[in-house]
Amino acid sequence: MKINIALTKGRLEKQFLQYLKSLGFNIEPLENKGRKLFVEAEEMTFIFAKGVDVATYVEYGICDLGIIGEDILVEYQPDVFDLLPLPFGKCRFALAGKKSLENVQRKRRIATKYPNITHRYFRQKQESVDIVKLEGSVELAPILGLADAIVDIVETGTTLKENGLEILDEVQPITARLIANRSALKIKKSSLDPFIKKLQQEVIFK
Ligand SMILES: Nc1ncnc2c1ncn2[C@@H]1O[C@H](COP(=O)(O)OP(=O)(O)OP(=O)(O)O)[C@@H](O)[C@H]1O
Ligand SMILES: O=P(O)(O)OC[C@H]1O[C@H](OP(=O)(O)OP(=O)(O)O)[C@H](O)[C@@H]1O
Repeated sequence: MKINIALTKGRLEKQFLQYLKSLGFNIEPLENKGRKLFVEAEEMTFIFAKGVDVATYVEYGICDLGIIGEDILVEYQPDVFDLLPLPFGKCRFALAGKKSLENVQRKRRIATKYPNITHRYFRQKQESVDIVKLEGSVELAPILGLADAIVDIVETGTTLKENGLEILDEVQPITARLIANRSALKIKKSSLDPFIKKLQQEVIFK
């Protein structure tokens, strides 16, 4: 049976394709796909979507497998099977801002693309904060006075540095993950297992 796999467009897509190539897969049809969002390859069908939609396609069983950032899994908690970590997409969640605003004597306002993670983080710290949801360029918020700090993804730290912000606390590490539809794991076991095992071995022995 053919496998359907949903890939997160953008950074993770590129890194996953390089990873597949390093495992000896022929990724030529994917490299030359142009603006196509759906590509039929020999043993697999690939779809390309935003991370949160990858989770939806897998949860609903439209796709058997998905490549997704752990940030999406912890923020949206979709009902999928989290199979294994992959050796790319490594970054982390951090609380960041200006040191001068770290200890303000009032309720802090925190800007983020990830309100659930932020809410859980501050609940654990037993600090009550107001959360402002943004969709991107979150680093602008403390610079322009919209927020006292941010909770966002940090990889190299360049975006923080170039905008005069620093890490105030590490929240949690993130990596790309291979997820699966729960029923597909049983129904398509014989088709999925060899592919999953191939990725798994590489993760273990890397
Ligand atoms: N700077 C980064 N370094 C490494 N991985 C990152 C970084 N930013 C995001 N990621 C990971 O890559 C995934 C996809 O991020 P990407 O920025 O390509 O898409 P996005 O978050 O949907 O943003 P956009 O709305 O710009 O498309 C994220 O879910 C996260 O796991
Ligand atoms: O530590 P760095 O290597 O600088 O990477 C971190 C940046 O990358 C992501 O943003 P992205 O480029 O996805 O843009 P966005 O702000 O529109 O989400 C993230 O939200 C940070 O802004």
